[in-house]
Amino acid sequence: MTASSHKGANPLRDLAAVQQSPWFDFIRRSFVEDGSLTRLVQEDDVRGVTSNPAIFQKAMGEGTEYDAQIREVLAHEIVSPGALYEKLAVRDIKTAAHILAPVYEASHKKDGFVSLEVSPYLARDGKGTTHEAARLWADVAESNLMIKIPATPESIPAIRETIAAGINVNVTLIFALSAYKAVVEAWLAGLEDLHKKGGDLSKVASVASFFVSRIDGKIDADIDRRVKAGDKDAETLKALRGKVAIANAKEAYAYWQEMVKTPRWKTLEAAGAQPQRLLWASTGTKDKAYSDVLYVDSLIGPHTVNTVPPATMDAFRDHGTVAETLTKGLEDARHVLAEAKRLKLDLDGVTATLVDEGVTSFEEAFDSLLGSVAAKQQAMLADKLTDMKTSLPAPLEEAVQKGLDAWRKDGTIRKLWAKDASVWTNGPEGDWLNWLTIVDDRLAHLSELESFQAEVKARNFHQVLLMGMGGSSLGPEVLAMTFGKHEGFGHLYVLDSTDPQQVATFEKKIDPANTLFIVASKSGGTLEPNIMLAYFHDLAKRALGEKAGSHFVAITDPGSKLEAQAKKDGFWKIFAGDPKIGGRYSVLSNFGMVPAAAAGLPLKLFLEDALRGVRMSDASVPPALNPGVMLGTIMGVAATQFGRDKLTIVATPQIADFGAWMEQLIAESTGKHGKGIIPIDDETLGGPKRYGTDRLFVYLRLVPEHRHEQDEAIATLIDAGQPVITINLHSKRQIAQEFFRWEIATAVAGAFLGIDPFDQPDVEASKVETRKLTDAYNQTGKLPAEQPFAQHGSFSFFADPANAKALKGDSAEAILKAHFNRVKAGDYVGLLAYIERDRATMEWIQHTRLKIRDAKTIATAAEFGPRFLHSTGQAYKGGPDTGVFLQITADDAKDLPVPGANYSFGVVKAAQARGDFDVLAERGRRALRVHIHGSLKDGLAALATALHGAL
Ligand SMILES: O=C(CO)[C@@H](O)[C@H](O)[C@H](O)[C@H](O)COP(=O)(O)O
Ligand SMILES: O=C[C@H](O)COP(=O)(O)O
Repeated sequence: MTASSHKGANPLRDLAAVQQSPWFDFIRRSFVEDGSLTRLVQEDDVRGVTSNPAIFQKAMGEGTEYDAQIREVLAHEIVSPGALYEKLAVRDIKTAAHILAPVYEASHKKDGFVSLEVSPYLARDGKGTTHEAARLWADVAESNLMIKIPATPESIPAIRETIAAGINVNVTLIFALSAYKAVVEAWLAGLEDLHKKGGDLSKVASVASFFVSRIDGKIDADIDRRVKAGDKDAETLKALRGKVAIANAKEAYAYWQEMVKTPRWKTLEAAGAQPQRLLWASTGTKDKAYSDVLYVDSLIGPHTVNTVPPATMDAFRDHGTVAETLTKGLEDARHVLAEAKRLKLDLDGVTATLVDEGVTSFEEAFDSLLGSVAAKQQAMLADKLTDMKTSLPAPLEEAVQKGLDAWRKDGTIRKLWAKDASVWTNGPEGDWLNWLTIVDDRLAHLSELESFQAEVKARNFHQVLLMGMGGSSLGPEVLAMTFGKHEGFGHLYVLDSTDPQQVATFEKKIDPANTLFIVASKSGGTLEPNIMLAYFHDLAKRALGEKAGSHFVAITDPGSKLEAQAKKDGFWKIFAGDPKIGGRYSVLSNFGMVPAAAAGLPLKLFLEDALRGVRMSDASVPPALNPGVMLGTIMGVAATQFGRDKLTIVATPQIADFGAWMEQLIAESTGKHGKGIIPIDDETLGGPKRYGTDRLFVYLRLVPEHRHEQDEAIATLIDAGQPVITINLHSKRQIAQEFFRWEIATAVAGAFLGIDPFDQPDVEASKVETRKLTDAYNQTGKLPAEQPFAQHGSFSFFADPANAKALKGDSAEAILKAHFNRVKAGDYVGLLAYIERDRATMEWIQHTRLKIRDAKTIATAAEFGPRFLHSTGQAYKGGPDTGVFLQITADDAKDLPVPGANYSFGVVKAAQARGDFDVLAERGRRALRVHIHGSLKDGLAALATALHGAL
């Protein structure tokens, strides 16, 4: 800030004599707080202050003036960068308003205003502008505030409504006389509306900010271009340089003079209204060839304002000339405009362009301002936030930057937060976005969850058994695996299988008389949780009799069949899900938070951690700094433009189960219509030569527990040119932030892929096939017969005719060889095992997948059925046709009945495997099923040997 007052002759002070008010087009913390503004008011008779996004961007975008307040806010609140900016701005505006209050009082509410602009992002959104104007007015709560609203066609109704609400309005970005006339009309109509409501018109001030120098900037450039091109009217054109903008302003003033004579105005004036004054804005001289006070000297007239930038104010104070120029030379001005028209200088075109450019430049300034605030916030919050580092090959990095910039220019993150389905396919996406606000919602209802937690503790359950699938089980499983058992609470077990051995294993882990059973199903109609519930309810009834229901809690969407059953069976509690959140996006809703409460997790701390993540990926954070958008853009761009669609998840062991949740989110959200990102979870890291060019690595690194060898392996991959995203978590609890980051990122990646990330069409398909088989079983007492196409040793091989034809071989090894010979670069192999998931089988599947990866340099997925059907199964069937699948089924060592049904757990599992295979086959996927007869242990060992020979 260079402006300073001086004693003696002062043209600024002399402006009062001609009834023009000098306002200052500048604000910043030091200027309002160190006495500078006070001096300008007292010594220079400066009578107002204007701000705009570009001014705040300069103030806050650099230096440390705002750091103390930022630190103070961040110490007490979890805010978005947008909200933080507003707090900073509001304090400056309030301080300026207090300094100008004596002017406001002395002028009888006619002067002494400070202006604050609505978000430039709302420039084309009339309703949003009206709402924001009222909100800012209430937030600042100073009667000498003016809310700035741009004069875009969309905002004209907002001007009327805001005036009618009794709010002072500075209408900004006016360039054309026609726009000014529309503004005057809106202002008059607003006053009339207010009058009709019985409002006090005398309190409502308004200015119409007519931009000046920018018009010359454009017209002069056109003149120069034509002169240079040898235009025949070169001399006449040159004579118009630096004249058109002032002529245009004089016409506007002439219009104002006529307006104040109209009976319409006289009526309002008689009712106490103040006239809306013309305010000359954009009055700093841009062309050095002109006087540095051109746009002040030439525009002096009664009942006007000139808001002057610092350098121009210094210049005017020093050598400005106070004379009533505005009312003089109107005929000359009209001649200038007529000449401009005759010479085809397109003033209408220029003013229209200037509105668009003005909006865009304020948007860009705001982007940059919010980016600076977000960066400050990230730096100050430091370890309270997870952080992300990327090492991307240059072409990918460049494409990602382009993607981010396109999102910034189109304001797509704001559309996403506004639930605008045009971000994706213009389908039903907008109905599935309540996960954006669920953390705020759960914090608002924290007491319900906390009192449930206290009651669970008081009842002293020894175990908690959660039954559910996919979105209803994977989030709780992450919480159970990551945080372990909490003092005073039972151990949380999560069952998501129909494998009878697995069900029996869980039965052994619990004591039914002292267990809290949670059945979680959004739809309430999913087969697996329903039969698990039947089984464990029966068990509990045997232990507890009729009070068994008091050990059961349901989490389900309102109105579901499960809700009805829970009521009928006298469940202890029923927690509602949000029907506008799909299963895989539900972890921060009751589907994650109720089991978290039951397991004794510190809910407030967890949700507050999540909220930090929500705020940093908020609509106000520009894409290049927005953690969710950055990640999603990398995922989307890597998959769609570089064929890097195998998102390979590496994690510090203590948080490794997070990958199972990510798998579902990413695969089920993106894998459809032949497109998608295939998550590759828990595939032990190898050296660079183990990987092709289809990988994108994500390393979830828990800083306090990070493994040196993982760091080393990742560094080697980076050196080898593989793209790697490293996300540092500074505590386990920060998985709460990552839940949200990955949800946003997946939604963003879905936008790049051009799909609806909230449906799961192919999961439904295999459910239908399974239902056909279980229905058949109910009618006939057996599953429809099936014939293996080959049998070798303890293996039977099954496939549809097309796959069977391609898999001829006279031994197990030969069949497997034929199958895996179909794998080519860029494919992936999926091992889909419908067997108990325990330490031994997990080790087997890991070992086997690594063998395949290393032999084929291919990505591998190791999955257990039916769990994966609700997760990666969607992408295997609906995603890109790059999967080669080996389905593994086995005789059940023992089966378990499903109470109330004809079928058993074993039958359901078999039907699920067959239903899954049928859909894979129907989609033309390369798939083979091997069924192990007899001992599972021996069969798996033999299969490993056969595979070894086949690869
Ligand atoms: O408040 C207002 C107008 O009401 C001003 O801050 C207005 O935005 C500024 O004068 C202009 O943006 C400055 O324009 P320019 O000098 O960048 O052309
Ligand atoms: O991811 C969701 C699973 O398909 C289970 O659905 P549900 O919660 O409606 O039972």
